[in-house]
Formats: sequence, C-alpha cells, structure tokens
Amino acid sequence: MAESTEVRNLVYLVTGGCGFLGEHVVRMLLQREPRLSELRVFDLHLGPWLEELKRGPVQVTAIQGDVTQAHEVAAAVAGAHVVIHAAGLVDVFGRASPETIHKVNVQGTKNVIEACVQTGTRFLVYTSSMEVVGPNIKGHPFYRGNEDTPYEAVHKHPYPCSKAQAERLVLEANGREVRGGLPLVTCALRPTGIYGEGHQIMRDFYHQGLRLGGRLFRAIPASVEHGRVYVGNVAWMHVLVARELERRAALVGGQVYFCYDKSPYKSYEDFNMEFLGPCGLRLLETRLLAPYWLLMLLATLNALLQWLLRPLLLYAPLLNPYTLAVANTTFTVSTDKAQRHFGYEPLFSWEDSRTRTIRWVQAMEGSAQ
Ligand SMILES: NC(=O)c1ccc[n+]([C@@H]2O[C@H](COP(=O)([O-])OP(=O)(O)OC[C@H]3O[C@@H](n4cnc5c(N)ncnc54)[C@H](O)[C@@H]3O)[C@@H](O)[C@H]2O)c1
Ligand SMILES: C[C@@H](CO)CCC[C@@H](C)[C@H]1CC[C@H]2[C@@H]3[C@H](O)C=C4C[C@@H](O)CC[C@]4(C)[C@H]3CC[C@]12C
Repeated sequence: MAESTEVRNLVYLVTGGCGFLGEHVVRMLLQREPRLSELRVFDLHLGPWLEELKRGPVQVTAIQGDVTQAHEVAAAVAGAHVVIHAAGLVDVFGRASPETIHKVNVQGTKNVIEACVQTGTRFLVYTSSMEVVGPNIKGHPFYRGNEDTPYEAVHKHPYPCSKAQAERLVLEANGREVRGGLPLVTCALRPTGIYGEGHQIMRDFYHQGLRLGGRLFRAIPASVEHGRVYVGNVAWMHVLVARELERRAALVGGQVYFCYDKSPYKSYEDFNMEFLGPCGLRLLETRLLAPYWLLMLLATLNALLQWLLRPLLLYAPLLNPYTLAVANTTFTVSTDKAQRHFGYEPLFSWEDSRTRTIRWVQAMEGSAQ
C-alpha cells in the first residue's frame, strides 16, 4: 500500500472488480491512489482474495450484485465520487445468448449511467474495447491506427455490437446534469487484447499445448499484427484517467482513448509464444497443411456443431468464424492521445510485463516447469 500524507476522502466504485482486469484495477487503486478512503468492489461473483485487502488503510467494501438490476447498481453508486465500470460479459465463443450479452453490456451500462445521474456521482470511466472499432466484418486491416484513423466500423457479432452501443451511451451521457446540478464527466478506454496474470484464454492455450505434448500449431500467418496490452498498464490507465477526470474535465470528458503500451506488434500466436515458449511449448509451422479456407471450414463446422448440440450441451471451442476472422485481421494501434490528454505512460515495461506473465504461467497448476 502507498504511504502518503494526502487526505483520504474519495470513494471509488469498480464494477466487475473481481474479473481479470477488475482485480488489477482494484489492486492498482489501492497502491496508486493516495486519496482513496473507500473502495467498493461490485461483482456478480466476489473473489476470496478481497479479504486480504480489507486489512489495509482503505476501507474495501465487497458488494455482490448484478449490473442488470438498477436498484442494486444505484445502491452501490450512491455516495461514490468515481465509478470505473469494467463489468461486462466478454463472450465471443457463443457461451451466452445475444440477449444476455446485450442485457449485461448495454442495459448494465445504462443502469450505471442512470445511477450516477440519480445519486450525484460525477465521474465515470467506462472500459470499452478496441472491438468497438474493429476488426470489422469485412476483414479490413487497421495498421497502427489512432483514435482519428478512418475505419469502417461494421459489426454483426453481439459482443462488439454491445460494447459499441454501451460506449456510445457513456459518451452521450457526458455533460448530463447529475443530482446536485453539476455535470457528469465520462470517458471510455478501448484496450486492445489484454494479457497478463489471470488471463483465461492464455490459460486455455497453455493447457491445450500441454495436452498436445508441448506443441501448438500455427493457424495465423506471422505477418498479421494483433494489438495486445499488459493488464497492469490497462489498470494504470484507468487509475490515471479517473484521477484526471475532475481536473481536466473539459479536455477528457466525452473522449475515447485506445489503451495500449509498448508490447511488440506480432501475430496473436507469436505473441502468446513470448510467454508459452519459455514455459516449454513450441509453435509448429502448419500453414501449408491448414490453409485459411480449411480453417474457415473447421470454424464453420464448430459453429454448426455448437448450434446442433445446444439442446444437449454447451460446445464452445476457441475456433469459430468470428474468432478466426479477428485473429486473422491486422488490428494494431499507435497513438499518443492518452499521453497528451492525461499524461499516460505505461507503468510496466515490455520486459517487466513479459516476465510477470511468464512467472504466472509457470506457477499455473499442471505447469510443465
Ligand atoms: N479481456 C480483454 O482482452 C478485453 C479487451 C478489451 C476490453 N475488455 C473489457 O474489459 C472489461 C473486463 O473484461 P475482463 O477481460 O476482465 O473480463 P472478465 O470476465 O474477467 O471480467 C468481467 C467481470 O464482470 C463481472 N460481471 C459479469 N456480468 C456481471 C453482471 N451482470 N453484474 C456484475 N458483474 C458482472 C464478472 O463476474 C467478471 O468478474 C469488460 O468490459 C471487457 O469488455 C476486455
Ligand atoms: C484461430 C486460433 C488458432 O490458434 C486462434 C484464435 C484466437 C482467438 C480466440 C483470439 C484472437 C483475438 C482475440 C480477441 C482480441 O484479442 C480482442 C478482444 C477484445 C476484448 O474486448 C474481448 C476479447 C477479444 C474479443 C479477444 C478474444 C479472443 C480472440 C478472438
């Protein structure tokens, strides 16, 4: 915990505070926000690790709740100065129905906004996603673009559609009068693909590799760049922008920021190998054996099987037409907007992010190390 002489008088609420990103935001706030007096952690499922945080100088209040329930959200928001809304249903594998994704991501966000307005909370940071921009359904590349780069953002999948709708609601709410008469100040952060300690998909790839005798098979050409960002830096950007929303309301309010760091531009699979390689996995070159049309056929078969088996069981493999298209389309960002507007610099270097992630994989149950 940070030692500080600053007065502790701020109440923060983190929705989705027990998720992959949410936990890092919660820990980062406790370490790096000296003015924090109370931290409310709101989630559908509370993590047992919260208990250990309750022993520090900041009051940590765990709230088990559902963002789709307006009254639960309003009760949690009341009296908070800042809300970081990171709760969301992250599903590109067909586990949840489109209706459920919409309800959690869009209705849940509406509830958070309305709760701020009704209770007088003025500062709202929304965790959006690069997916609100792309990759689009046409597979157009977005090569090291920034927040102003023109791109045809057309989506069909429920997850990016819901994130785009929710982001729009948050930005439109900027300037609304909250209880007490002052204006609401909002902004949205758009992380690229997040990695780091606690990343479930990295866990899945690692276990898949172990099951295949320490091998993974290349499906995506090495030339396709996929943007990735370390979870600690995403958390840091949330903490920084939340702090600056009041001081720089006119500049930051209503804005979107890509959330990025100095992680190298690589293909999704080559990037994963930065961590899985040192943990004993090898990536085998099979591009000639499995051309794109064959992968798309397999992905389509997976989607068909998912649909056929739905009445009996949930079949939700990593490969489906959507995930293949996302992994196979270059989408990377390069921007200094967050640096210019609120002084963001990554807190963790690439070397540090890599080492931390490798250590986490090595410590995983069933690890080859
Ligand atoms: N993982 C990524 O690569 C990535 C990239 C860009 C943006 N994001 C966004 O970041 C946010 C966090 O994602 P994550 O990767 O940590 O996912 P996650 O699933 O680990 O975390 C989401 C959290 O939200 C909670 N939640 C879900 N439904 C809820 C509900 N109805 N009420 C209350 N809490 C609920 C979950 O219990 C979970 O703890 C999401 O909004 C996601 O869209 C994630
Ligand atoms: C074709 C497979 C062979 O190895 C690889 C499939 C990989 C996919 C499962 C992932 C490739 C890109 C990922 C997405 C991306 O990093 C950004 C995202 C935005 C975020 O808001 C949610 C997660 C995700 C959609 C992420 C999901 C997993 C991939 C599609």
